[in-house]
Amino acid sequence: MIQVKGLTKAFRTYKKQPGFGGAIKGLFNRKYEQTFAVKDVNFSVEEGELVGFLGPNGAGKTTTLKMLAGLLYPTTGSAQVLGYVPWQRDDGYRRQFALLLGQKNQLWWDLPALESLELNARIYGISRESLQKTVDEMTSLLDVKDKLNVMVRELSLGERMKMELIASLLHKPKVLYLDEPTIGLDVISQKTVREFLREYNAKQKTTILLTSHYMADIQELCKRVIIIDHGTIFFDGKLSEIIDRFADSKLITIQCEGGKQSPSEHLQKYGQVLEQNATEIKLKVKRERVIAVCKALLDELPVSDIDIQEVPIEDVIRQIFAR
Ligand SMILES: Nc1ncnc2c1ncn2[C@@H]1O[C@H](COP(=O)(O)OP(=O)(O)OP(=O)(O)O)[C@@H](O)[C@H]1O
Repeated sequence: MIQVKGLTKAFRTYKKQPGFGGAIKGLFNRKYEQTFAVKDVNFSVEEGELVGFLGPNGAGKTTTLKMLAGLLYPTTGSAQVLGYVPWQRDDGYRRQFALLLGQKNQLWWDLPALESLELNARIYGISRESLQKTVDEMTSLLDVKDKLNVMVRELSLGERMKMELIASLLHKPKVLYLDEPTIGLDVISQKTVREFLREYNAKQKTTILLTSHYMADIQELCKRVIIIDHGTIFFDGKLSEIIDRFADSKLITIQCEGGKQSPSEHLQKYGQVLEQNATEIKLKVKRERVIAVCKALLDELPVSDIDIQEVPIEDVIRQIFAR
C-alpha cells in the first residue's frame, strides 16, 4: 500500500538576529540554515495495517505524513501510495486517501457540522443517501449525533475532532493518515475515538498511519510501530519487541509476612527500590539478575507473594526519547 524509499526533506530556515538591528541586518545579509526534518526514511506498509508512528517533538512525523499526503515535495527520495506518487497530486490518489491533522481545522468554521459534511460530500461526489447512511452510523458510534446542527466553531474540541474524523472518512479512503487525532481530548472521548478507529480498521481494512503522543492510543491500536527521531527511523517492528530490545529491567514486587523487612540500603544491592512499606517492596532489577535476585529475596525475607512484571511500555518509550 505504502512504499517509502530514501525519503528526505530539508527545510531552509532563516534565523533572525534579535532586535531592530537584527531585522535590518537580515534584509541585506541573510544567513540560512538547512534543517533535515526527515532523513533517508525507508518503510513499507501492507494493506489494512494500522501502524503507529512515534517520536519526540520535532522528530519528523508530521513532515513524513505531509509528504505522503502530497502537501510537501521531498528534497530527495521516493514514495508510492496505492501506486501513485503522492506529490504528483493525481485526482485518482486524492479520492483514495485522507489526512487528519489533530491540530488543524479542516471543517468550515461558520457552518453547522452537518452542512460542512455535506460540502465535503459534494466535493467528493458522494450521493445524498450514502452521506446520510455514513453520517448516521458514525455520529452514533462517536456519540455526536445531537451536535450535527451546531456551528463548528461552537463545538467542543472533542466534538469537533469527531466531526473532522467523520469528514475525512466520508469518501471511504483506502489510506488514512492520522496526525494526533486524540490530542487534547478527555479520556472518555479518547477511548471512543480509539474504539471507533479499531473497529473501522478491522471492518474496512483501511491502511492507517497514526501518530500520537498518547501511548494508550498506540498500545490499544497498533501492533507495529515505527519510531523516528531527528528525522531518522531507529525502530520498525512489533510494539512488543520494544520491551525486549530496549527495556533492560523488570519490576519485582514482593509481599512480606508480619512486616519483617530489610532496610532499603540493604535492598539497594539488588536494584532500585521504587517503593517500600510495612508489607510490600517494589524493586527495579536488571533483566539478567532477576532470577538470582528472586532467589536471594526468598532466602532472606519471609516472602508471602512475589510478582515479576515488565516495565510499562510508556516508561520504556520515555527512556528511549530521553536518550
Ligand atoms: N515549514 C517548515 N520550515 C522549517 N522547518 C520546519 C518546517 N516544518 C517543520 N520543520 C522542522 O522540521 C522538524 C520536524 O518537524 P515535524 O513537524 O515533522 O515534527 P513532528 O515529529 O511532527 O513533531 P511534533 O510531535 O512536535 O508534532 C522540526 O525540527 C521542525 O522545526
